[in-house]
Amino acid sequence: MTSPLHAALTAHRLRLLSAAGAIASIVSLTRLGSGPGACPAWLCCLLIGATYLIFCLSYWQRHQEKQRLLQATSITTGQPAADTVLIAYASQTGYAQQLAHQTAASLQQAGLAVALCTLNQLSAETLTQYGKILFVVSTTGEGDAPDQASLFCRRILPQHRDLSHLHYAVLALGDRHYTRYCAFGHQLRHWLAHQQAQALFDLVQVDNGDEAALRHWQHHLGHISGYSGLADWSTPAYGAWILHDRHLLNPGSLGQPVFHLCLMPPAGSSWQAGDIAEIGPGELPGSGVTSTAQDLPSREYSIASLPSDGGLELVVRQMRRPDGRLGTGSGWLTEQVQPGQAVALRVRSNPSFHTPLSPGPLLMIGNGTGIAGLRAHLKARAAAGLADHWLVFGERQRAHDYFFQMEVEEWLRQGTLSRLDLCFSRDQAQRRYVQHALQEQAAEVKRWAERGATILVCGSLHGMAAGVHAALLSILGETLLDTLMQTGRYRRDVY
Ligand SMILES: Cc1cc2nc3c(=O)[nH]c(=O)nc-3n(C[C@H](O)[C@H](O)[C@H](O)COP(=O)(O)O)c2cc1C
Repeated sequence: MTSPLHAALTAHRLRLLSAAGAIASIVSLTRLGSGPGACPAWLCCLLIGATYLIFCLSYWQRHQEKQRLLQATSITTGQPAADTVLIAYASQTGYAQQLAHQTAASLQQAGLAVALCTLNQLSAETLTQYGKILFVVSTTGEGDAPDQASLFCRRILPQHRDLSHLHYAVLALGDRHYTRYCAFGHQLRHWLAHQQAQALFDLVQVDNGDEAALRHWQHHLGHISGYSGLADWSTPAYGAWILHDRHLLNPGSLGQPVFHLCLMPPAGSSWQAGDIAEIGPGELPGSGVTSTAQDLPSREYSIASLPSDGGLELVVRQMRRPDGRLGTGSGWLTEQVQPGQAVALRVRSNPSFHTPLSPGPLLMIGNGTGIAGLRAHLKARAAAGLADHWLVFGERQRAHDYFFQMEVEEWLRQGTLSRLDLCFSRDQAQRRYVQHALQEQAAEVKRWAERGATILVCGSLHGMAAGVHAALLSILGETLLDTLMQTGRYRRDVY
């Protein structure tokens, strides 16, 4: 049997061969004929045929590699092989999940057996079954655990158990701008140490995707696997996305201005509803474009459109500091960069806010710029001819802050939306938010959940997300809400 390493090398060689074949085929075609120096037709056909075959073979090899990784994406119910390394992750916006998969791919490349799961899928039994677990976790909110660890925090973290058999490592993702830097990673490491688990090496902290810290983690993976030739993880480069259009969505609003931006993607770009656009901090190589956000970490925005719309659309609220100066990232996007200029951007897949494009009820809840992520989902579902969607959206005043009103009402008219609840908080004496609409419609929310609805929440973490969670908890109860979370039917993109 070929080893994974051997397979990867072969796939790489096949790709080189098929590229060489394509070049030879093009050269032979330009010389097709019967004169001196000409290439006979049979040779052209042979070259094209052979190139096609090699291309198919390399495609098949890559497919096989992906399949092998997919097989490792869930923990098996039976007793795992003694030397299987479990990679347990908890991600809020997809980065920890991506790094967990890269960790798995590296270990597989070195010939190790791996399994992957979220922290919420880890049971007390699993912790005793595996001898080696690598944790890849982010921190969200104000030092909180991501949703993918909420059940683990409630059920496992309060327990005391003997984990002296367990060797572990923690990759903690965070951002130094937050007071409680990498807090959940530290909490987890602390708990593991108290259960007598043995650290393979010190906790590795990654400040905002810091490449040096990631190389340090990869260095440790090399040690664990006993293989020094692991391929370096290449971070996808920022591309030059051209600002095509920008307009104000909320003239006259009591709140900060909110802009709708459309950026034209570089060739070959792709994304899906739920994904995130990372705006680069620095200069675009070779473009002469320097953002004023140069010294700051990258900024993240939920994508509001689909590739079939032609452009990548964002909904950005312009932020001001207490001294009146514009926020660096939002100021750059909403005022400084001009249409026709390039923005350094890359797309990050955010599987925890994806949802299958299959029939079934969907309850979408969001406020403010949170309409962005929900809009991409609604667009995808409308394009697929799906119905049975309920949107609960909140902002300040109907007259100024009803983002995408025409589109939303068209979805309602066409039947893409079967229900719409709007909560404009300042349109009446008593403040009314999306969580109040859910409480008022409690029986209906419960009916939707019981008939299989997925709940998507997008928007502000403070106020909205916590309020919506409390409302759902009181309407559905802890058991049902836990089930929804565990089965991917309660998904959030909150910031
Ligand atoms: C809403 C929000 C809150 C965050 N809170 C913290 C925090 O309290 N401490 C910290 O170190 N990092 C914090 N971060 C930074 C994330 O941990 C960091 O961006 C990480 O790479 C995200 O990984 P994920 O995509 O897997 O969730 C926060 C990020 C967001 C978007």
